[in-house]
Amino acid sequence: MDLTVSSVSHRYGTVEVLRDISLDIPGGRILCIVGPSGCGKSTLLRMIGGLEMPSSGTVLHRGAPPEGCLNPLTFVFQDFALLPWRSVEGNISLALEDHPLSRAQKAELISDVLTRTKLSEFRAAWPRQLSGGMKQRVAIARALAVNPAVMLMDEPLSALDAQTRELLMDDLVTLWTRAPFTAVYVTHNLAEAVRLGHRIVVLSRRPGMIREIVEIDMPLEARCDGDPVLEAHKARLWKLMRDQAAAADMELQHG
Ligand SMILES: Nc1ncnc2c1ncn2[C@@H]1O[C@H](COP(=O)(O)OP(=O)(O)OP(=O)(O)O)[C@@H](O)[C@H]1O
Repeated sequence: MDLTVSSVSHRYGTVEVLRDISLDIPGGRILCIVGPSGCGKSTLLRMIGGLEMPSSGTVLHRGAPPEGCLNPLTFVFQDFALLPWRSVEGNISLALEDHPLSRAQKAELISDVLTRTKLSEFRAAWPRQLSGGMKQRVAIARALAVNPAVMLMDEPLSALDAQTRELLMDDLVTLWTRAPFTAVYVTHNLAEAVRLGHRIVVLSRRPGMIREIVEIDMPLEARCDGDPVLEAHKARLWKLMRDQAAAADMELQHG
């Protein structure tokens, strides 16, 4: 399934947040959205996911969702959004509850995503027993369990320390390489964007407008920290963002 964002603009009251955003989200690719604080990245993601309606413009879904898709669009949030009173398995099964699946089918889906996210040994653990990185793995497993057409990821690694972030980036690359999924991935971390993004959309400061769309051809599994091609992309992205980020920062500080 492909998504097309067409001339999306949005205001909250008198505040113009997004202006005339048009972009294609191709199936089986990871599209990253970067931009300075407050430029409307999360707002755009919520609109792509249908959680909010734009003031004008449309988000079109074209083509059928993948086979076995239970929810076309699922979110992965920065704060994991796990239910503390449910085990790892219980949190994942929550995503399957409203679907007409037999007990055996549910068990198979859960076992599959637990294996893919390296959580099999932790299926009975409680969220409070898990590190931040493990909690985010559970959230990713829960999102994958419904075999979504598009995974909408809002700063999924931002709450984690640098080493855990690296490990989870490796995990996401492995997951994608084994079974490519479509994702829209919001981040302000450019290292994540160049490591995970096939396409990177750079937004200006608020009102967020598209400044540039950067394509990175290198296969995800060939990308590694410090690679000169990726470093060059990162430097270019930072050049595009630096003045905007500084201006946005001043704006927030002065209200
Ligand atoms: N529900 C809302 N009502 C009013 N204003 C909102 C609402 N949601 C977001 N905003 C405002 O819209 C602007 C864009 O917010 P958004 O969270 O989309 O930006 P962002 O680029 O994701 O920011 P950050 O990088 O800091 O997370 C901000 O000024 C924010 O205060």
